[in-house]
Amino acid sequence: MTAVRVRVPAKVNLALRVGGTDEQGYHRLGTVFQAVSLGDEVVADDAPAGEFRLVFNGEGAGFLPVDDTNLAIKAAKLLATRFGRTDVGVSLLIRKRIPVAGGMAGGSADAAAVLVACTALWGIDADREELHRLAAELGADVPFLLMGGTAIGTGRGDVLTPIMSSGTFHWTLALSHTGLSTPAVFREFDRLSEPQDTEIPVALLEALRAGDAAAVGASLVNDLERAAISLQPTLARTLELGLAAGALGAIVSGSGPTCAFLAGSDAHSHELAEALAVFSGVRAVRRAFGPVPGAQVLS
Ligand SMILES: C[C@@](CO)(OP(=O)(O)O)[C@H](O)COP(=O)(O)OP(=O)(O)OC[C@H]1O[C@@H](n2ccc(N)nc2=O)[C@H](O)[C@@H]1O
Ligand SMILES: Nc1ncnc2c1ncn2[C@@H]1O[C@H](COP(=O)(O)OP(=O)(O)O)[C@@H](O)[C@H]1O
Repeated sequence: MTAVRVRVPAKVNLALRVGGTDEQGYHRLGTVFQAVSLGDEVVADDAPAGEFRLVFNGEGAGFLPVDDTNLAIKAAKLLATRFGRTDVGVSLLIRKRIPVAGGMAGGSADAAAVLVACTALWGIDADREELHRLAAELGADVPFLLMGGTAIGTGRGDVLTPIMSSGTFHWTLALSHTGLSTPAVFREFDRLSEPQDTEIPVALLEALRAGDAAAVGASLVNDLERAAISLQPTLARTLELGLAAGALGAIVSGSGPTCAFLAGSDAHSHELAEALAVFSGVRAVRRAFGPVPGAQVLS
């Protein structure tokens, strides 16, 4: 079989409401995910049976683990084990653009892409539901990166319902110099706040359906934002700068520290990028649009 190439998006949480914890310490969530065009690419090629290799280029190359602790290797091994395929191996190349530990679900995206790539490479007959189950075992965000588009996530964020969204939304993303650990941000949330009700603002759902970017911008909400800012105080300044430059809305993406700014057009997202790039608290700026599809085979 020739190599399989898969593209996978990152995500932004347009709403992230955080409730109490379940028996395993996971928080109940009410979230609205949007898949965005800043994505990774995974190339999966044959390797001898039992060999699982991984190489990165781009974001994180050189410091991300490439052993069994990497979610991409975990995904390949889980798929092989669950389908009883002791005859397979894989050589993975990940071209990484999603910031590492940035609140955009980069590791989860790679895991979703590997599930899709290895299913094709190994000729496994798995339907979307079986892949969704494996994805949820790998992490709360992984199922959404398989699905893409725009969806409400409940439970741990892994129970998904696709929702209507019209038009294209333009984003400017401000990346931080250092990442934030998701468990650390949830712990800080627990320290600072009472669990919230996990209801998603109706105004956000209506604005998405209407494709009204200004109304979407006004209804963005993230219950983890205060905790992320507490751990990385410069984020408050980054958010202020984007709003002062005319962003329709500004939010920390998921557990952070990437800040997402909603623009009115592609040209507007360029202007926001220029305004944010000069701030020393910002390592780099990226532009993206959404919604886009989930993990997809390209060749
Ligand atoms: C916060 C969110 C918002 O979409 O994403 P990020 O912004 O980190 O990408 C997600 O809930 C993150 O999902 P994901 O990164 O897949 O989390 P997992 O690997 O399953 O869990 C990592 C850790 O985060 C905490 N966790 C995660 C999900 C959840 N609903 N409650 C939690 O308390 C737990 O401490 C868990 O051990
Ligand atoms: N394929 C991967 N890409 C990125 N990070 C990974 C990957 N596999 C494991 N990780 C680990 O997961 C942690 C969280 O990374 P990531 O998924 O990028 O962030 P977030 O959960 O904030 O969206 C990183 O610190 C990294 O060590």
